[in-house]
Amino acid sequence: MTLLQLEGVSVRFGERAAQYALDGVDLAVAEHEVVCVLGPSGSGKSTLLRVVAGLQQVSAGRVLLGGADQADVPVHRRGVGLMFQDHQLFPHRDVGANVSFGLRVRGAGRAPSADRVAQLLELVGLPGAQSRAVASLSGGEQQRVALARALAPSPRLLMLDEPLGQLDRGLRERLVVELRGLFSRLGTTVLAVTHDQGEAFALADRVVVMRDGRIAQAGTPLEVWQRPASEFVARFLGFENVVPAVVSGPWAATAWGKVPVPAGSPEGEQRLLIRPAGVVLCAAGLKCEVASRTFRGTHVALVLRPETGPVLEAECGLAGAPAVGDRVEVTFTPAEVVVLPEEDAG
Ligand SMILES: Nc1ncnc2c1ncn2[C@@H]1O[C@H](COP(=O)(O)OP(=O)(O)OP(=O)(O)O)[C@@H](O)[C@H]1O
Repeated sequence: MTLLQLEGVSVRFGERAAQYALDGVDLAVAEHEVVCVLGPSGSGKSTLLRVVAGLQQVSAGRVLLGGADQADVPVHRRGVGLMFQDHQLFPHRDVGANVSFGLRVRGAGRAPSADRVAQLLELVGLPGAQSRAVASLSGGEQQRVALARALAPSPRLLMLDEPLGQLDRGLRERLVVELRGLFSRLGTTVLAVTHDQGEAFALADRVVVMRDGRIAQAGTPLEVWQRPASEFVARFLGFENVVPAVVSGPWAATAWGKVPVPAGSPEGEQRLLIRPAGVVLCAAGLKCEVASRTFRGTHVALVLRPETGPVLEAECGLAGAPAVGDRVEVTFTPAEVVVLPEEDAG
């Protein structure tokens, strides 16, 4: 069942603003679904959250929660929980008071149950931390307290704005896995905003990529990864191997030579993406020099300077990875090649 629905939502800051911060956005979030909104700075992600929370008026369109139009529903009546980037904890109160504030503010009664606070702290991995001072907590611990506070009133929709934004990468990666487990156990419906692809892909059932106030693509992480809807999305995901191509049958003519394309690809002049995994070292193919080599844990990322055409990103296994300056030859696998739809289609 759909919990949240945005219908043609537009926001413009001032009549003369050149551009809409949100421009006719349609989006549905199902109950228990975790949706992550991704996009470059200024693409409208925070404005989208603020509109749903009721902190930002729409210029056009409707926001529905559980089928009910929220136009006249004030922030505190919407039943949404919000957790912002800077987590806004009260620095002079202890952990327990910060969490119970989340209960009190939604009218859970004057004496929020100590049991519930204990239960929430347990849930976020800080059992027994009630009397600790907020100032004594690490960044990751503060993030957990903020999460416990946001979850305290059992919101029907939890909204997170760059929830792990300020934490270091290792901690973020661990917390993402924890959050994913927690949301799935609780069946929480989540709308999160991030500009970190890795975070969005690890957390979400569905990702929504925004560009200039519009949705450039929405789909499961796998769909978006495998079939970026435009060159913009492909580049936003960090793919650099994008070139003009002329597609004819199973082949595309490119600056890198003939590249095999998946069956059924559109013909004619196109833009072509080759994911790094599709650039394979072989005995005889496009001649390249290895310009750089980066160890990535599970594989080695290579930047190759081909005889013809722009630099090429490739991946290879750890064993037998070539060194910088080595001469190699590469071929392409069609499963990792995507003929990108026209920009406008996004
Ligand atoms: N209060 C405001 N007044 C005027 N313009 C605004 C206001 N808030 C946001 N904007 C503009 O609306 C657009 C979308 O902003 P928004 O903060 O939603 O983007 P974002 O994707 O969340 O960016 P970031 O990742 O940097 O937080 C931007 O062009 C921004 O400058």
